[in-house]
Amino acid sequence: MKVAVLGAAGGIGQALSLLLKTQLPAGSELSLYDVAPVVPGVAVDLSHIPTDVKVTGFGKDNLADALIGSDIVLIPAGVPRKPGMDRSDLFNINAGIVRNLIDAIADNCPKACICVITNPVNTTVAIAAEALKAKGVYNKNKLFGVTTLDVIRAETFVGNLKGLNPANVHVPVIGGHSGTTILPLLSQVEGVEFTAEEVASLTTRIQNAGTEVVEAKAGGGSATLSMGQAAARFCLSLVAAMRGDNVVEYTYVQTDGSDDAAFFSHPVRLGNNGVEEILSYGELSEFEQNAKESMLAGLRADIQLGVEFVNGK
Ligand SMILES: NC(=O)c1ccc[n+]([C@@H]2O[C@H](COP(=O)([O-])OP(=O)(O)OC[C@H]3O[C@@H](n4cnc5c(N)ncnc54)[C@H](O)[C@@H]3O)[C@@H](O)[C@H]2O)c1
Ligand SMILES: O=C(O)C[C@H](O)C(=O)O
Repeated sequence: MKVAVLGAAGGIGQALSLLLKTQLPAGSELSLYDVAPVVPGVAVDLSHIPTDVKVTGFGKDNLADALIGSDIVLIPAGVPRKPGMDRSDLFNINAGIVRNLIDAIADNCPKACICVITNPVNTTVAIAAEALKAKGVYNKNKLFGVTTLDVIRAETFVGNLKGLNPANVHVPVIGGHSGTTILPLLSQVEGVEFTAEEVASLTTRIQNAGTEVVEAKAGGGSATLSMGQAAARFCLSLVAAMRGDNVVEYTYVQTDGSDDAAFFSHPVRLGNNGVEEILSYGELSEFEQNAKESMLAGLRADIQLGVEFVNGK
């Protein structure tokens, strides 16, 4: 198993690479790429941890070498938010970064599963899909927007509110990854009752949790450690599924024939070839149904922006 992390010297990239160095199966390879000159040093640093995972760093002129032979490529490359910004304000810089990295993936490891972390995820995943189509190598089953952070936050906040161990709480989160497009399905949390006020305030907190971190970091960036954990969980689930385990994760994928949006986070059964089956997210409460209806136009517009970025208007 070869896993490449693009943007590996950044806040997410370093946390994620550390978790993968310690948790990937023995015999795996971890390929770290970044335009920042520190990346070979990050790789040497990690290589001193005694696990059977080989780590190699690649600088800005060696993207092809970083990618060749990769089974999974994780993309946390790009700029993070500062207070007062929305994720969509990152589009101007991050759209081009994602496009270029995807072009290189298409040229060097077109069969890899691609996990996009770079914001705005609602749009960058659509950019990735269109860029792969333009190269003639798009496989909708192998492209994922990583929305696992919304799930782990929801589990933490519900656990804390109800006095439960968050590790034992499961909260579905569907939709996209920004503001009201993030839709936690609190009506489906097993064994827990919420008042209407709790549902409203928890939903808002989960939707604004990224901003909570951005404001707390006061100009120093956005979530990196919790995102590193979330991305590692998603990547390790994909690795387990590729080795035959039955694994379901919520992730932002192309949804053919859906009435929702062309990309939408669903429960997805993962397998050897990426998406094995997109599962139904089940019945929604009236509150969730209304929240979904009101956010769909915004999510579709975010996706359209990505389509037009690659193909023109
Ligand atoms: N999907 C999510 O849930 C989620 C959560 C948190 C952050 N994010 C997003 O992840 C991205 C990265 O966040 P961060 O905090 O790690 O930022 P960061 O600034 O700490 O790190 C980004 C890294 O990307 C590198 N980079 C920039 N351009 C590159 C390129 N063309 N090729 C390779 N590397 C490149 C930089 O050198 C840097 O090391 C941001 O867009 C952020 O909004 C997404
Ligand atoms: O909020 C951000 O800008 C980063 C990330 O999308 C998050 O949810 O923490």
